[in-house]
Amino acid sequence: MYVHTLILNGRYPKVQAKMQEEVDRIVGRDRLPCAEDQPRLPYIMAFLYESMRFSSFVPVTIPHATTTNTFIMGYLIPKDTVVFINQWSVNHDPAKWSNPEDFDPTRFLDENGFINKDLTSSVMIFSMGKRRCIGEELSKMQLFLFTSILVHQCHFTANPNEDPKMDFIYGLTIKPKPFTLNVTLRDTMDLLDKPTLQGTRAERKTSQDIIQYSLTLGEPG
Ligand code: HEM
Repeated sequence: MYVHTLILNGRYPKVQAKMQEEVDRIVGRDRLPCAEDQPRLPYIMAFLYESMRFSSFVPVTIPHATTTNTFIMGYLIPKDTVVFINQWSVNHDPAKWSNPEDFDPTRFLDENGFINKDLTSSVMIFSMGKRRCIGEELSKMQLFLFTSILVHQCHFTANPNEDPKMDFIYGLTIKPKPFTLNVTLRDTMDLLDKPTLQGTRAERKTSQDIIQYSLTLGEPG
């Protein structure tokens, strides 16, 4: 999921610019974003929900089986049938989502810029029912911190020499094939160098060491 959010950052510069504007305005440049900032950064949350919907990187859930004959909406699912949810299809259903193939975080924001919780709860990536993922809230918080700190500190650009139409490896998860991303620091590394972070200063790189990175991410085919 982290790799998908990085690709989308590089591929949609206007979206990235809006996230940077929001985090700079709400958090400021004197400290890093933290968990308590989440309710005040709706555009970043909208970006994350749209990244989960758009990528649907867990396209189908773990298979389960019926233990009795079961009826769903009038259809008989006989005992011992293997069933799983096609999450990708739920997230790209044109009856639910307008222009489902467009990447547009604003679909999750109302006219006042607040998150539309009815719509965010329609994104299906953690499955549903008794066996749904127990890591949902933890994952969302990790994704929020990962994204908000990265856009606060860095700027991502896609490699113009690479085909913007991404290639993926399809399996239990959808993984991007290798791609490169240019990363530049937006500022000094003073906030990241603060001793509250793990590791000694000697182990970490400083602004003198890192000015620009070119990252190669994704799975070899
Ligand atoms: C974005 C990240 C994640 C996604 C998209 C995700 C998605 C899923 C999905 C689709 C299932 C299958 C549910 C089913 O059987 O129908 C699942 C199960 C599960 N996930 Fe996650 N997961 C994520 C992160 C995590 C994390 C961080 C943890 C642990 C802290 C976790 C723990 C589990 C466990 C224990 C199950 C099995 C639940 C059960 O069978 O009762 N997941 N997850």
